[in-house]
Amino acid sequence: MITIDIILGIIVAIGYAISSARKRNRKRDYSVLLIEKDDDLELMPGEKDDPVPLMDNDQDELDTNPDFNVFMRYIGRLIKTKEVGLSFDFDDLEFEPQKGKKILQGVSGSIQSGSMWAVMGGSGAGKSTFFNVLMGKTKNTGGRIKVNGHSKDMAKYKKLIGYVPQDDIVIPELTVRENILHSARVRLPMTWRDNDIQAYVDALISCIGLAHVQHSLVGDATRPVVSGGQRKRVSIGMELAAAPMCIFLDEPTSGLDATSASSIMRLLKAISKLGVTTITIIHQPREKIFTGFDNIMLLGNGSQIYAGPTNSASTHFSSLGFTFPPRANPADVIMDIITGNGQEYTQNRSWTQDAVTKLVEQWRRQGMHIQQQQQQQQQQQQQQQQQDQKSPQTPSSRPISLISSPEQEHSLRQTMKKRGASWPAQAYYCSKRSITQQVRSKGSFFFEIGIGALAGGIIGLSASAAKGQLFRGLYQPNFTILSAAVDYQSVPQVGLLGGMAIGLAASAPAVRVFGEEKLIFNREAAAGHSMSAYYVGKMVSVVPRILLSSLHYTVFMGILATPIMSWLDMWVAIVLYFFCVYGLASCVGMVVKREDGPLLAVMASLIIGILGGVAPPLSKVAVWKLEWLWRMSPGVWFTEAFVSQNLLPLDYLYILKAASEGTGFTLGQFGLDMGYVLLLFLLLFLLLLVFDGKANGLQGSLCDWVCVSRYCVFASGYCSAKTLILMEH
Ligand SMILES: Nc1ncnc2c1ncn2[C@@H]1O[C@H](COP(=O)(O)OP(=O)(O)OP(=O)(O)O)[C@@H](O)[C@H]1O
Repeated sequence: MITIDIILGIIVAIGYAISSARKRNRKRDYSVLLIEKDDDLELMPGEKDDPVPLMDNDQDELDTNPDFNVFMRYIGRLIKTKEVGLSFDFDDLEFEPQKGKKILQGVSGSIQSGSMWAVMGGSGAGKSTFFNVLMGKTKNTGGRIKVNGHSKDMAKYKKLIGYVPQDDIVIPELTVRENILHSARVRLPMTWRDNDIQAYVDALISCIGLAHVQHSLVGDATRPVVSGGQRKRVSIGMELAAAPMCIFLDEPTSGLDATSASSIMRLLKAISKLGVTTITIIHQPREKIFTGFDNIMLLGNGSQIYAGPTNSASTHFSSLGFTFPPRANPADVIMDIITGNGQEYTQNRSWTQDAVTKLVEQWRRQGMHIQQQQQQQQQQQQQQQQQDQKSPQTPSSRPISLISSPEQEHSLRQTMKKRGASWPAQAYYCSKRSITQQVRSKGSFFFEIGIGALAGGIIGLSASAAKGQLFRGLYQPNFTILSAAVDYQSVPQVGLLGGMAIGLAASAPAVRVFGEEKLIFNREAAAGHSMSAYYVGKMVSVVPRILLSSLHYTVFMGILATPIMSWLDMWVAIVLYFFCVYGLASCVGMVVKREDGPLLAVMASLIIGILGGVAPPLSKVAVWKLEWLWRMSPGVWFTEAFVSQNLLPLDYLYILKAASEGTGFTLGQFGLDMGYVLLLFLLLFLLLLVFDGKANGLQGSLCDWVCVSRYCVFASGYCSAKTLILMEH
């Protein structure tokens, strides 16, 4: 055992040294860009390799950064500027989660593809709700949403949509680059070679100003490694890495210094010029950032106060009697007005009370008229652009398409199909990422193995006094003279205690492995990751720790309790039971709050241990006609296997039929017992997918759900049939 531990330590050390050396040696190679043969990346004939224009005449380090052009060329090819992009039309949107509590109402507008929108409003104004409704994460209770002029389910477009949440949901044990690279590998078209993905990610990292910290761990709020602003940029980078056609950003500049905020906004502006629709929730932006947005949507009390061109907003509020001081930041003035604190900008006393409600009513009266004017302007612009179609297109002069044609829709579907790594590749990347996380958390890895050894040692110690003689039955006729006392309890009890100890040792780490990443998983699932690939990858990555923990448990228990079953059988049973506890704890971790997860997972594994058929004995449970319930717990199959393998070698000495009837366990079906433990693990695993699909409000990929339902029907049918047969016997 010590040898295995030493070998393990050496492997970890070598792996760490190799990965560090690789990181040091890896040179950034953009040459692949210039010789790229992939259709997605090749420049169009006649297209010049010109630098991409930025948002204004200001110069900053982004303009002089050579990686910026590299990044823009990649992303330009990815989103295919000549395609339709993503535009939204929404009319009278409403969200009313409870009767009489409208969180969003009467929100209408039109967001053209390639435009850059800001959503502003006071705290609780309904900005995030508006985002969620528009992205399809929350179902609107009223109103209509059209994508490219068609009523479609937004979930269909999730591979083309990026969402940067308000909280920085990143993996703390990975480096800045690893976080972004994983996102790119899983979400970029499957035809991309890894070299191209790496070069693209390098260019992106440079553009978002993280090159100098790219190999630093991200850390989290409790163990910060990079700064809060850098973590925010990692979160943005993870979405940009996927080259979305539309990106939603919830306060992307919070925590950033003025220069970094400005640089990020300039990058967003540049990609919006390529056709990426950009919608950003923003609080108190600097004037330069504010005026960089094409349009703004202002919300108050869940209703619309203004929607339209940014430069017309001040005209709208001026028409209502507000005056903008010459040196003031218009964004600050507007925020004051829409939160009901704009009295200092007006002489009109009527704005002192219920200002937000009055602003909403004003927009209802005038807004329709203003929006109609804007639509007419847009239509004129569209007609003008159609006339100019013969002239060469630049990214900024791409036509605005309000209603996509069938060909454009087909092309969009093709783009969506290509997006994302294949299922095995996703499972591989998830598994690889999880192994890296575990290697970086060596402490908890070895701690878990230590706990496995300790649990085995304690259970072994409790049975050591029997010196291996854990069972005494009625003697076979030849030996009847020897003794009369029977002991049907000790072996099942050791099995029961073993099951409970494994539950204690494995459930908390399992919750940590799965439950702690719930937010990450939700983010990735919303971006189109395959749920089943994620779980399979994760489960594969925990195989070494389960094997090692159970090996340590088996060895210590075997040495101290000296049961007569073979060590291999004991290890197989313990490994499978460990897997079951992991599956159960993962389910619990997914459905309960993060802080309650470990406690409830331990409790759940104790319950399945108690349902091991020892106390009350399975024979008694059968009399109550509840054996079917016990048989649904892996604990009973585990204990049965343990009892069976410890009794069968004594068949020559004891009457095992009597022991079987006394305890209620069926002997001699070790394979079937283990099969059931495995089956229950698979069922738990599938249940996890179902829970998770529901928790995310996602339908999941069709494939996931077909698999889930097929296996569930098969497994439950098989279990019921087998249980009925057992009960008949
Ligand atoms: N599903 C829901 N059920 C009940 N109330 C909700 C629900 N979703 C949001 N709310 C409430 O609606 C209001 C608006 O929430 P929302 O998160 O959209 O505001 P916000 O403008 O994004 O605020 P902040 O800027 O503080 O993030 C809040 O009072 C919130 O508590």
